[in-house]
Amino acid sequence: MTSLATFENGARAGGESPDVVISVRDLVVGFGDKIVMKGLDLEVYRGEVLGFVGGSGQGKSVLTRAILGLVPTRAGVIRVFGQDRDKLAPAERRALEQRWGVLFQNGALFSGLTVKQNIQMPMREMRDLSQGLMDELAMLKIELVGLAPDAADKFPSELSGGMVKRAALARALALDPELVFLDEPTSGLDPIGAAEFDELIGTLQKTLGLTVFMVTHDLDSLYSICDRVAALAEGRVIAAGPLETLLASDHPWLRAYFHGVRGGRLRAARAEQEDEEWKPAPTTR
Ligand SMILES: Nc1ncnc2c1ncn2[C@@H]1O[C@H](COP(=O)(O)OP(=O)(O)OP(=O)(O)O)[C@@H](O)[C@H]1O
Repeated sequence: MTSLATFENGARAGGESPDVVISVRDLVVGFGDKIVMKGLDLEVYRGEVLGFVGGSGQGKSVLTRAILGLVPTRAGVIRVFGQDRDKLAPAERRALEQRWGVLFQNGALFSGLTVKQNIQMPMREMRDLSQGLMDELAMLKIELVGLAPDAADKFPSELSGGMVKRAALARALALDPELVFLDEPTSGLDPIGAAEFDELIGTLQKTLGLTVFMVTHDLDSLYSICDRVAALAEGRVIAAGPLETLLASDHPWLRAYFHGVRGGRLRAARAEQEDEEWKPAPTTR
């Protein structure tokens, strides 16, 4: 994990730097009379894993889709790699979109295509490659996410939940993105599967130098792989920084989220685990 200083409310003193991969300023998004984002600010820094948390229905997916340009915004500016997609020509926008990959909730694989064909979909749309090269690249991605080679010719219905997530991650990595959006990547996985998937994300982030924007409800993921956590409530980012900073905050929503029954149990389990890990090794005579 990258070590980064604390940034309250996602704001960094001294303005935007080249290390800012995503910058969201005063964002307003609504549907009819319902305003979901009420002037939201957020920054995501190069090479970090940012965990994005918030109560159900608060707008985590809407923010992700707004950054991706999939929902209209009413006000504010979103810049990705310093570029405001609203100001880009179509060709520039396509070039920008090739710099990120997305793992949607539940994988969103095409059910009528095999794993290999799913992974090749973005290559087919965005690149002009021979079938032989696309086959080689798809097999590399399959290996990268820890799937067996025989998964390539399987259809999504023949895969376990964990395999679907890995296949969807392989597709998100198809174009070698610098930035990856993950929408609740561990939802639906059992604790072992979720821990393995967290480890995979952490390893890929480090080896490929990815910047990761991860929407999650999974407190374990926040502990194990996130450099910073941003919390969404009432249409704004109410805090952003290292998890320890958010855990120490007096904000009522943060206290309820992290110190509620489930959060409290998890923190106790973590503390116990850390104690075990730090026990001195037995001395030998
Ligand atoms: N296309 C849409 N039209 C109308 N309302 C929408 C649309 N998309 C999202 N919403 C509303 O925006 C709000 C935020 O939804 P969103 O899916 O972003 O929540 P979330 O924080 O991701 O929730 P969860 O954790 O349950 O997935 C909800 O009230 C939802 O009903």
